[in-house]
Amino acid sequence: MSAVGKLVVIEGLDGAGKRTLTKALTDALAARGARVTTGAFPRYGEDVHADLVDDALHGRLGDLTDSVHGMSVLYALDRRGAADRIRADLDSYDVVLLDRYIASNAAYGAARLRQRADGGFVEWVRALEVDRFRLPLPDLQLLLRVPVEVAADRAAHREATEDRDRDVYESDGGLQQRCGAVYDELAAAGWLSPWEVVDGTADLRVEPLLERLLTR
Ligand SMILES: Nc1ncnc2c1ncn2[C@@H]1O[C@H](COP(=O)(O)OP(=O)(O)O)[C@@H](O)[C@H]1O
Ligand SMILES: Cc1cn([C@H]2C[C@H](O)[C@@H](COP(=O)(O)OP(=O)(O)O)O2)c(=O)[nH]c1=O
Repeated sequence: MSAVGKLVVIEGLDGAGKRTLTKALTDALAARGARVTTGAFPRYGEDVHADLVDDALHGRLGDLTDSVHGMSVLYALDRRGAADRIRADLDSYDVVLLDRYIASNAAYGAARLRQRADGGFVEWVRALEVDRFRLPLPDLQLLLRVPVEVAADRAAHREATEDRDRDVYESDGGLQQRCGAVYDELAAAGWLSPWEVVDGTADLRVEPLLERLLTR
């Protein structure tokens, strides 16, 4: 029988250090002999919906950006196109590690609408992506938690060093603040899966997380 891998998701604000943690976890898992594969959403350059998201976040899609539901449908369609691939990966890897997944849609959309995690929007995202699009549920979600100011500083630093413009969500401090609060609530409620909160301001220590990622 083929192995059934674990779907592990890293969530957090723009600039929290998700990409950095994904790399550190991948290296540590591989060093332990685990079969691990990674992915990131949106799948820019790979999926037309993700490329439309990029257009929208950089002001090239008119008033579509203003629509929270419209934006969320684009993110969700990108994931829908990846669902079969994720399922196949779960059959051949021990860990499938994703940088952002369904909870990003829930947290950013609710924050834009000034709703909380128990509001209608989060449930709308769950109904769309889980019930209707049949996306695989995560086994574990890691919330990489940093104060908004730290995330903003890191995003600004990356903008300066990597020639990468900040988009309309990243430049909205109030949105990031509210989004961080919704993430905390989603983690506390165990939305879609168990969550582990990781302190993104402390020295990154991945060892304590490995057992959680590898045992069922
Ligand atoms: N623990 C950390 N301490 C200091 N800087 C960090 C840390 N983690 C990430 N960074 C830096 O912050 C910036 C954003 O990190 P990144 O992993 O790209 O964030 P994200 O994927 O969450 O947007 C990068 O320049 C990265 O080098
Ligand atoms: C994946 C995803 C991202 N987002 C938001 C979070 C980010 O602010 C923005 C872009 O995603 P991000 O992964 O941060 O891309 P970039 O490499 O450009 O930083 O989209 C959603 O609102 N819903 C989603 O489903």
